[in-house]
Amino acid sequence: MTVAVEVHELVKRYPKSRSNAVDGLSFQVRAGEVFGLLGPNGAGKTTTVGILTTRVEPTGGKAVVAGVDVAADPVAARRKVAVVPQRVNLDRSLNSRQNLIWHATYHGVARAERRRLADELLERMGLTDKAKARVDDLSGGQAQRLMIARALIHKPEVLFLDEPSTGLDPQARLFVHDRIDDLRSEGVTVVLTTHDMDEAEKLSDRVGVVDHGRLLTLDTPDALIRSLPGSGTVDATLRADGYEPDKISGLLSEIRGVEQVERISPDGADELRLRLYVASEPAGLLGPIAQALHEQRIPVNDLSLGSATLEDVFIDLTGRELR
Ligand SMILES: Nc1ncnc2c1ncn2[C@@H]1O[C@H](COP(=O)(O)OP(=O)(O)OP(=O)(O)O)[C@@H](O)[C@H]1O
Repeated sequence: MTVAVEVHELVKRYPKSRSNAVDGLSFQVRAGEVFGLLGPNGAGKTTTVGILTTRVEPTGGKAVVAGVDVAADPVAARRKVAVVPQRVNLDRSLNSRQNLIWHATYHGVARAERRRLADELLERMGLTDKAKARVDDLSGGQAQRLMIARALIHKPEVLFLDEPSTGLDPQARLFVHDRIDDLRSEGVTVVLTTHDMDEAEKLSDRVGVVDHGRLLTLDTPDALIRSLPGSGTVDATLRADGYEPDKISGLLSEIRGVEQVERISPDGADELRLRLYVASEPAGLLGPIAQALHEQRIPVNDLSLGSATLEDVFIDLTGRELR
């Protein structure tokens, strides 16, 4: 196995901060895989990507991309990686095509090659008709695609995408997802950070879940889901005013076939939403669940079936909902 990214005991503490944004993080990304770094806001994902792309200086530990230690040789590292940041940072004084050509020039791409590459990437990103458009006239999705084109212009070995589809409409999001799949087929290593479980599950070969700057778990989405106590779920939405949530959870967890009960509604919400992880066919448990609630005179607004997802892995690890 060739390792494309190696992070070892990485630490970042920002000045005046009381805690570490990245707190002893270790993981490896294999060459050619799409690796999802998943975690809630503030987990340390952007900081980690910042270190790996030489924009943030680490406090401790080691970060290596494509065989280059980023702290020891940032110039060499920058040639091997590219990043698509969360915020649009295109040059607003240039049009789309000029943005790409300028970037190619910066990376030392030969003059004849620059235009050809720019046009090829514009076409690949569905932006040929926007070649002469000013950055300010691009939609959010178009700007995102232009930033991906720009990132690819020096043929990086590792591409970092920071929250690639935040703020995009569903169509633009799907387009970006398809391009990420294309990159995987071409053998480009992709590291994407996201707090979107569906995105991570759909795109990533393997996922590392981080919170508070630490790695909670790392595996393929399937293996993570299989590691859960139950594979099916029943969501119970209850009008719980006057009832003790913990007591209701306790009551439901005693039902045969229910492996675990997690509360997924926030404190103080009008409705209490509980997710029951079940080992057997979830439909067969609807009757016993409804019966148990009815006997305690707890009003039920909804009972619905589901199968476990990556979101459930996160809830299982941290006991709270991500979004
Ligand atoms: N430049 C900075 N100076 C001080 N603190 C920072 C700075 N950048 C990030 N932090 C803090 O470091 C922690 C990790 O932030 P980071 O942006 O890496 O998380 P994230 O997982 O990428 O979250 P998000 O998805 O919201 O960007 C947070 O507590 C954040 O407030």
